[in-house]
Amino acid sequence: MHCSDVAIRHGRRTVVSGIDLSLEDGMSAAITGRSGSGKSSLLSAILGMVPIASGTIEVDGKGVHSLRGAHRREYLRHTVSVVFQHGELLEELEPVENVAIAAILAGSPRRAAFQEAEELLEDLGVPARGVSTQVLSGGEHQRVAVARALITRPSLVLADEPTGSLDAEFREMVGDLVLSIPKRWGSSVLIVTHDDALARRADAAFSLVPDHNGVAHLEPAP
Ligand SMILES: Nc1ncnc2c1ncn2[C@@H]1O[C@H](COP(=O)(O)OP(=O)(O)OP(=O)(O)O)[C@@H](O)[C@H]1O
Repeated sequence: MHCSDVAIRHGRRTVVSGIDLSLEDGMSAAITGRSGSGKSSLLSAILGMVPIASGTIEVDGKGVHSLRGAHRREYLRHTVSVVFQHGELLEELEPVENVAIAAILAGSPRRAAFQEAEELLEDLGVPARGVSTQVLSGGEHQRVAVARALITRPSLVLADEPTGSLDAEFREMVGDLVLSIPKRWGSSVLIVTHDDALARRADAAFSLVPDHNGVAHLEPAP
């Protein structure tokens, strides 16, 4: 993933500018920064959900913001996936259904999707069936979210505050899991977090720092 001289505007306000960020295959990187500095905006731009005012964002050699139609769907279903702060699971479905659904939407046959989902959940130590997603612990919940992000074997996993909703007892475990994604599953990982300890454990750590105009720039984390 390569961001080159990226600027993002919301309305007339420039939130981030001059962002150069490269994440090689199979590596992890983290971005910290105070609330409102533009971390989620940058992740959304990499996802292609937020337009960029200038610069380019390339994932797997393709310009994210020039993808249209089937190419854009392919990008969102196969190339990139997201782990959200609160997991964003469908509470009325079992864990295995929450995970398999991502593969089914990406075109996998139903049977293969469920088998793969069960294997991933077993690998991650979360019950796949017979339990409502609603009663999972915070740590289990986020592990299901990670499994759902991995089932399509994306090149890039974007993790937006993956440990932000967790108690201390689960924070380290889920942080370890997210950081282990490149070695265990081969996807690269970009984490946005307020957790400096988590950020320091990534292969590279950056901080979004606003200048005197309130426009944030990316700097190596202190
Ligand atoms: N869709 C939008 N329209 C207008 N302003 C927005 C929009 N999305 C975000 N902003 C503003 O852009 C700035 C950056 O927001 P963003 O959510 O990217 O920051 P953040 O660093 O992720 O913050 P936090 O750590 O609190 O999640 C904020 O001032 C926010 O209010």
